[in-house]
Amino acid sequence: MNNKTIVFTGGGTGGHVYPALPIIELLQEKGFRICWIGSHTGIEKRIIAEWNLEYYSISTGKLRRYFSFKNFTDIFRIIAGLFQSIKLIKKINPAFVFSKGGFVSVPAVAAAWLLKIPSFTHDSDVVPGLATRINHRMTQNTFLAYHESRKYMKSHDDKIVISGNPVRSDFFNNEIPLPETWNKKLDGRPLLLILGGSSGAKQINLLVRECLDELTRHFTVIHQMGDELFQQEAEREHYHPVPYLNEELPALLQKADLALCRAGAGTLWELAVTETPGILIPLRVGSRGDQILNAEIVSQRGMALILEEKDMTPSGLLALIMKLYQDESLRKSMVENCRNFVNKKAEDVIVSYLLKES
Ligand SMILES: CC(=O)N[C@H]1[C@@H](OP(=O)(O)OP(=O)(O)OC[C@H]2O[C@@H](n3ccc(=O)[nH]c3=O)[C@H](O)[C@@H]2O)O[C@H](CO)[C@@H](O)[C@@H]1O
Repeated sequence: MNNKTIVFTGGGTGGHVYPALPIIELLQEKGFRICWIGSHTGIEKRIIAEWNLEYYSISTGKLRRYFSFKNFTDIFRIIAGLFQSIKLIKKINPAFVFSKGGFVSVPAVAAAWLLKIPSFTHDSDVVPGLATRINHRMTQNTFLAYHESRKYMKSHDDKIVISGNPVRSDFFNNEIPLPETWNKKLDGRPLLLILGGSSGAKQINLLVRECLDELTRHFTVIHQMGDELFQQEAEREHYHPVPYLNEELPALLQKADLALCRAGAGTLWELAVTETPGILIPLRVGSRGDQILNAEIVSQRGMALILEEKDMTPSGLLALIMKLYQDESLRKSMVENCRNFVNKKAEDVIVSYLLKES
């Protein structure tokens, strides 16, 4: 092994960063130096800084499949990002590039391809994103989370590996102590954890606000609202809104009786690992529909319930939460199905392929 540096890339949302971290941990244990190529201001910059990894910013533009004036300016940003990536990758000279998806990853993977450096990509969603489908043409292997994902990739089937979705090790550890400030908030009542994903979920915030009195009669509610959507004044008895959850999230999920959340791929795997019965409100409007399919796949496997569009009212939400809470045998079967679902660690599968290349 003559080159022990690996370039990771990806970003835009937490779902395009967090699953890379368990892979990075394994590679660091094997003595690799890790660098990350991301955008100037995306969430990946903050997460990677928390993990004390070397970070390099490039210009980024979004890959849209609809008309927008931004398409004209973003094309120049993407080209600038490609040249910056070529310069960086030449300088770093890594053994390979690993992409966790998102539009920021395409210039780095393309630069690796032009420089004849091997690359890999991973996608967490049932339907892989556009960036992954572009990267797939240039990679050595493409890792996908579900068997069902394979049919959405139109070419190079031989490169596809179904690996599952890597989840940070803390979610597997049910003995992580909760920070004292959080322990004080949990008062022995049933715990409902509401997660809006890495950017928060306005729709969930509005629905929850409408049925908060009833929810706090039965539960202590922790509500992650998203940095931009967070409302400080909403704090009240048995209700704890927060913009974002950091190291306390794994322990809170371990302790939660129920979770109410979006259907981001990362969140769904974290529910499975912590065996938390969940109610899902997938993002429908203004998205490519990836969360709808994510939600369907886990609900078909009996791991979570979906709040259907026709029930998207405060009373509909409340009815589903109470149904799940009061039906112990349903919750037990969901826990069992989660346990059966997570039968291997995705990072082990992925790293076994990466090591062949280093
Ligand atoms: C609006 C949008 O584009 N959403 C996409 C994005 O979602 P998003 O990034 O929200 O979704 P994920 O559920 O995949 O990932 C969120 C990650 O953020 C972490 N987290 C979240 C909240 C918090 O307070 N603290 C925290 O650490 C979670 O533990 C999880 O690891 O990427 C997902 C994976 O490709 C997609 O399925 C979603 O459709």
